[in-house]
Order: sequence, then structure tokens, then C-alpha cells
Amino acid sequence: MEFVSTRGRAPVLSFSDAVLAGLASDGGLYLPREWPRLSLEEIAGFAGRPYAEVAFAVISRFVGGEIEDDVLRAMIEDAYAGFRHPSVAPLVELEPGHFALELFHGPTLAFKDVAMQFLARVMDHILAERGERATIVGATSGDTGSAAIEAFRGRDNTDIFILHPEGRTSEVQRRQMTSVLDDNVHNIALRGTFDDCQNTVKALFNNASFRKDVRLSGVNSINWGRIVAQIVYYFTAAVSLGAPLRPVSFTVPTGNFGDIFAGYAAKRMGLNIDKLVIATNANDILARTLETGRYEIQGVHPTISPSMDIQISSNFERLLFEAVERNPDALGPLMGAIAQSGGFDLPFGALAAIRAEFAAGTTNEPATRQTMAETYRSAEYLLDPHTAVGVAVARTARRDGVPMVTLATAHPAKFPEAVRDATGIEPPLPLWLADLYERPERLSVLDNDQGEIERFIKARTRSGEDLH
Ligand SMILES: Cc1ncc(COP(=O)(O)O)c(C=O)c1O
Ligand SMILES: N[C@@H](CCOP(=O)(O)O)C(=O)O
Repeated sequence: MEFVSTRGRAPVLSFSDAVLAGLASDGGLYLPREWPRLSLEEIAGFAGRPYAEVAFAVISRFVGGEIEDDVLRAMIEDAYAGFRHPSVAPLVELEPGHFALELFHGPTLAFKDVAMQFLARVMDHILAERGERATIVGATSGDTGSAAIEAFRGRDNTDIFILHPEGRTSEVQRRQMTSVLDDNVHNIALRGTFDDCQNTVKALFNNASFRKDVRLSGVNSINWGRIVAQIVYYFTAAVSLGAPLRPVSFTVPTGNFGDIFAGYAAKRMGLNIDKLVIATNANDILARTLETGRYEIQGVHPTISPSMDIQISSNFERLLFEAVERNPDALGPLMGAIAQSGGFDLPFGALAAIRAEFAAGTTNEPATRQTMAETYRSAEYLLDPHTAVGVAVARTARRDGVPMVTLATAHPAKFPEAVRDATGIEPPLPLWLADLYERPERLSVLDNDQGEIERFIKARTRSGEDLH
């Protein structure tokens, strides 16, 4: 399987190289050259199979034999063995025909664990086979960072540096990151927003000598290894609701567009998805884009769903690439316009192509709280504020006869204040995190200054010799 960059100027890579590269050298994002297709029989055969088996069937299509089947299968089984629910990603019916897909049964209580537990094992395997090390740098609004740190802590082949926006995550999210004291883990609280963190990470990738010197790699959803693992739960959920014979719709609380792009990939692979519904909070750039045809960056609004407080939605580039029929020369000027003027108008054909597959909706803070309160009253089910954004939008987007699945992206205990304010109930942390508030923290507060961040990282990156 070959992977191509959305910008068309980076080398075509294998699965392993695309995973280690993270971002393409031309600033683009990697995608498979062609979508692998699964037959209807194969999809139907996923019904009732263990999650790890479906994951192997889906992921191996992208690995293309580069990792031996037995090794890949063992890695996948190991990645999901630690999840606290036997189904890994169970469905819960909230109201007739509307389901929550619980993606928060991993170690850090958010959907990021599903991909990160796999990605860390794959990266470690590839690096060990090659006798190489890597420096991972990631940007987080709270959940990617905690999942990545948990997955990579203590690993000899990697140092990990996570940038979060100072004071803009929940306390639980921050502590999940900063209380991990392993030598290879470094937390940077950036004086800025999540978009500043993400722009800095991209700038580090675009500095060719820094990239080479530290052997830079990334674990944000710019890395195809993340998306590939997130495709799996669309298959398991849809099949248990009657796919491939019956179409299913999905609503996804959206920020960086990685999770919903995985749904789009599942559809390209042959899954019978009716609509993919983008749900946004006040940071509604994607909903505005679908409505008006103009992608335009505005200031970031802090909300009670902080992990979605994002304006520059990095994976939207992958969808645009598809919508302009994979023509990098059509995509390049659009991406250039973001840097120059903060936005662009979608070409008419591209907008029509996106509207054919996606719908979008926005909720405000009172409606999010009301959805949390109502869902607790009617179903005795606690939603975290991100999932609540999804549930609120899903209710407006449902079609008769088509089951709707809203992705439950985080456990309510990650956002105890928001949940208590809305419902009067404060969800407790699970036992393994019960002492989180007592654990010592370690973090460095830095200005949003690329040079300073590069010096910080270089000074702390361990070479192979340091380990012996
Ligand atoms: C809890 C939660 N929900 C939703 C999102 C948005 O997901 P994505 O960035 O893949 O669109 C995030 C962050 O990524 C998150 O942490
Ligand atoms: N909401 C995310 C932002 C980063 O998203 P990613 O999926 O691109 O890693 C977070 O929790 O950090």
C-alpha cells in the first residue's frame, strides 16, 4: 500500500514510513493512494466478532503486509486488552434509534486511547526493527496529550513532548498529562491557544534541519496511523445495527476533523453510512463552511467542551483533497490562502461533493448543558460536554428509519465541573485515577516562540547512548 501527500510534492511512502513521518515533508497529510474496499460479505461477517479481530481485518488492509500478520494481530490484541469494557466500544441506546458509541473505556477515558494504544505499539515495533529512535511532538487541547503520554511513557525508543494551551484544558486532563513523571515524557504549557500549539508543531515539522536532527515524529491525527485505528469502530457499530443491509448515520463531536474523517474512510471502504454529521460548539468553522461555502478562521472561544475549541481543523485538508478529486494543484492555493488571508471559498464542485456526504450543526453552551440535564433525566445517562454537543446536533439531524450513532468521545469524569453544573451529579474518577489530584505534577510553561521550543526539545531529547 502506498501513501501520497495531499500537497503532491513529498515522496510516496509505505505504511511504516508514513507512520514515522507524521506530517509529509511538503507540509501535506498522507492518505492511501487508493481506498481499500471490503466486500459486503466481509462486512456482514464482522457481526459478533471480537473488536480486535475486526480491527485486524480493517487495519491490515492499510499495512499491506509490511508487518507480519501474526505480529500485527498480537499488537492489536495487546492494544485493546487493557480496555475496561469487553466490547472495547459498546453501544448504548439513549432513546429509540439513537445510540451513544462509548469510546472512553481506555486508560485515559477518551476516544484517543483507541488509536493511541495501537499507534504506540506500531511505532515502537517499526523503530525497534530499524534500530532507530524518534522524538514525538504533539499538540493537545487535553485528550490527545493524555492518551499519547500514557501510551508512550517509559518507552526506550521515543521521547515525547506534548504542547497544551496553558489554562485551557480541564484540571483532570492537565493532571493526567503532568502527573506522568517518566524520563521520556515532557509537558509544555504554551502561552496561547490550541491552534498556536498545532501551528508550532507543524512549524517544527517544516524546519527540515530540526526535523532531521531530532528524528521528529508526530502522534496527532495528522498521522495516518491514528486515523486507521479510528476507522474500526464505525464498522463494529454499524454492523451491530444492521449494516451492511441497513444504512446507519453517525454524528461526531468535531474539532480537528480526524474522528469524522475516519468515518468518511469507512464509507470509502464500503460501509453503508447514510450521513456523517459534524457537530461543533461555538467554534463552528466547519458548520459555517458547510452552510456558506467559505472556510474562514475566527478567534477561538473557550467553551465547556474545551477539546473542541479549535479553529484550524487539520484533517479538513484530507477531505478537501478528496473533494477536489485529489488534485494537489487545486488544493495548494486553498491552503496557501489560509496562511495569507485566514480563509478561502470552496470551489463549487468541492462544496457539493462535501455536502453530499456530510451534514453539520452547532450548539451553544446553554443547549449543551440542557442536553446533559435532559439526557440524565430521561435515560439516567451522564454525557460529557463534548458528547452532549454531538447528541444535541444528532437530535436535529436524524432521519426516520435510519439509526443514528453519536460518538461518545470522553468519559464524563474528565469534565466533573461541567457535568455537575448541568446535572447536579459529579461523576467519580475510576479507581486507577482516584488519587489523581494528589499526584505531583511536572510541566514547563513556555512562550509561543518556535526557537525557544526547539531549544527546549533539543536539550531534553535522549540519544541512543544516554540509554546505555
Ligand atoms: C472529547 C473530545 N471530543 C471530540 C474531539 C474532536 O475530535 P476531532 O479532533 O477528531 O474532530 C476531541 C479532540 O480531538 C476530544 O478530545
Ligand atoms: N481535541 C484534540 C486536539 C488534537 O487532536 P488530534 O486528534 O489531531 O490529535 C485533543 O484532545 O488534544
